[in-house]
Amino acid sequence: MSHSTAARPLTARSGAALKGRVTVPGDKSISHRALMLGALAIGRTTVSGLLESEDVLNTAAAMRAFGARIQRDANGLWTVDGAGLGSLVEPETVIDYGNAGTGVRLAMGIAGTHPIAATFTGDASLVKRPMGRVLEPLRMMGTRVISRSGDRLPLSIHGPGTPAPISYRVPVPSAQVKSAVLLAGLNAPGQTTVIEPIPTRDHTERMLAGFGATIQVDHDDNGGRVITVTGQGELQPQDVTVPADPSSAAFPIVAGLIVPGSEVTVADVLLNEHRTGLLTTLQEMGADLEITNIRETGGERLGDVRVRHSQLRGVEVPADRAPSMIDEYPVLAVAAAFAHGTTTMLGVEELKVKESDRLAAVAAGLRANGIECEEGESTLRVHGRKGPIGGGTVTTHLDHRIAMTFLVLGLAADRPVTVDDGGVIATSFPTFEALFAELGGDISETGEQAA
Ligand SMILES: O=C(O)C1=C[C@@H](OP(=O)(O)O)[C@@H](O)[C@H](O)C1
Ligand SMILES: C=C(OP(=O)(O)O)C(=O)O
Repeated sequence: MSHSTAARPLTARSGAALKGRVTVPGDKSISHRALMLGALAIGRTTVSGLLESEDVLNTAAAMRAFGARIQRDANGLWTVDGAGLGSLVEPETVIDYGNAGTGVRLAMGIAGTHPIAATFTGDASLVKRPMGRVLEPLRMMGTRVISRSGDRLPLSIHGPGTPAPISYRVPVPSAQVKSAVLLAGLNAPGQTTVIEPIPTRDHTERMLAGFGATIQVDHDDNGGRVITVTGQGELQPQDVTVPADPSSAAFPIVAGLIVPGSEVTVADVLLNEHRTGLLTTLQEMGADLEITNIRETGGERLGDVRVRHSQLRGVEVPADRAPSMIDEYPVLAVAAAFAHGTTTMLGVEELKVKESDRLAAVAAGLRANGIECEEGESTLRVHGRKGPIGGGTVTTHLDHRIAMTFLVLGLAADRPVTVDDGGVIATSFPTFEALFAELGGDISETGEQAA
C-alpha cells in the first residue's frame, strides 16, 4: 500500500547550527532481505532493528500473503515463522508494493520459481519503473508473465513446476536484479549463477550464506563477481540485527557539513564497502569527516560517522563508484551546491529509473533554488553557489530521496525551501523530521510558521 494520498508540503529554513549524536533507522536493503529469507526458512527468524517504513512493511505484508507468519512485539522485535523454500502459498489478492522497487523485484524473484500465480502492482511511481530487467531472467527459468507493454506493473507471474537454473550476466549494475535471480535460483534444482561485471551491494549473498544456503562468490579477472547458488536446499532461521542505513545517514551527514557551526555524529552506520561511496566522495571534497568505533556485527562493518561544518570543493565522481552510492547522488548534489567549484557525477544513468527520474528532479530542484547545473544522458554537473540560494518549491514526484534532499538544502539556504509532499519520506525514513528536530533543524509543515 502507498502513503496517504493527501500531499503534505514541508518547509526547511536555516537557523541554528545542527548539534548532536543521532541514530538513523535500520538499513532498507537488509530489512527487506531479512523478512524474505526468514519467510523462506523453516522455523523462527528474529529481526531486531528492522526499518519500519512503508517499503519494508509492504514486504512484511507480501511475505504474509505467501504464507509466512510475521509479527512485531511491543519492544520492536520482529519474528518471522517461515513457510519454507518451495512451500509458498498462492496469494489470495493482488500484492500492492506501494513505492518499493527493491521489494517488488526481489519478491518477483522469489515467487517466480514457485508453481503459483501472483499479481503485483504499485503506486503511480512504481508502475512506471522497468520490471523487464527481472522478468527477462525469470522467463529464462520458465516463469510465465502477463504484463503491460514494456513489462511494467501491474503484472502477473506464474512459476513453472520445474524451474530451470540459469547462468545470467546482469546487463546493468543492479543489486536488485542480481538478488532477484539468486532468490529465484534458491528454488531451482541445480546451480544458478549470476555474473556481475560491476560489483553492487552484496547483502543478499552475505545473508544467504548466513541462512545456510550453498553459495559461492568468485572474482573474475576484470574486477567482476561470479555468484553461484545451489537450489532446493533448506534455509536455517537466523537472528538478524539490522545496522543503521547509510543511505538515510547521508542526510544528517550532508546537513552537518553545510550548515555553519554544525557538529553531528550518526551512530552505528553500516559501512559495507559497497555502500560507502558517498563518504569517500565527501572526504575527497574536503569534508571534516571522521569514522570512529569501527566494529564488526552480524557479518557487517559498522561505525560512527562524525562531521563538522566544512568548506567543500567540487570534484569529479568516477562512474565506477556509482553502485556504492547510487541512492546518495541527490543529496551529494546539495553538498556540491555548497562547494567551491564544479562537481561532475559520471555514469549516473540509473538515476533515471528510480522512484522518479532523479537526474531531472534534482536538476529542476537545484534550478528552482538558484543553483546552476547541467544534466546529460549519464551525467550531472553542479556548480557551487555563486550568490544567495533557496526560496524555491520542489516537486518530489513521489520520491522520498528528492523530498529529503531539498529539505537538507533548505536547512543551509538563504531563503526557505519547500517540498510539495513530505509524506513520501515515510517510504524509507519515518523518523526523518524527528531526527532533524533533535539536531536543532527547522523543518515544519508549510504555512505552520511565518516565513
Ligand atoms: O538491492 C537493493 O536493496 C537496492 C539496490 C539499488 O537499486 P538497483 O539494484 O536498481 O540499483 C538501490 O537503488 C535500492 O534503493 C536498494
Ligand atoms: C531506489 C530506491 O529504492 P527502491 O528501488 O527500492 O524503490 C531508494 O530507496 O532510493
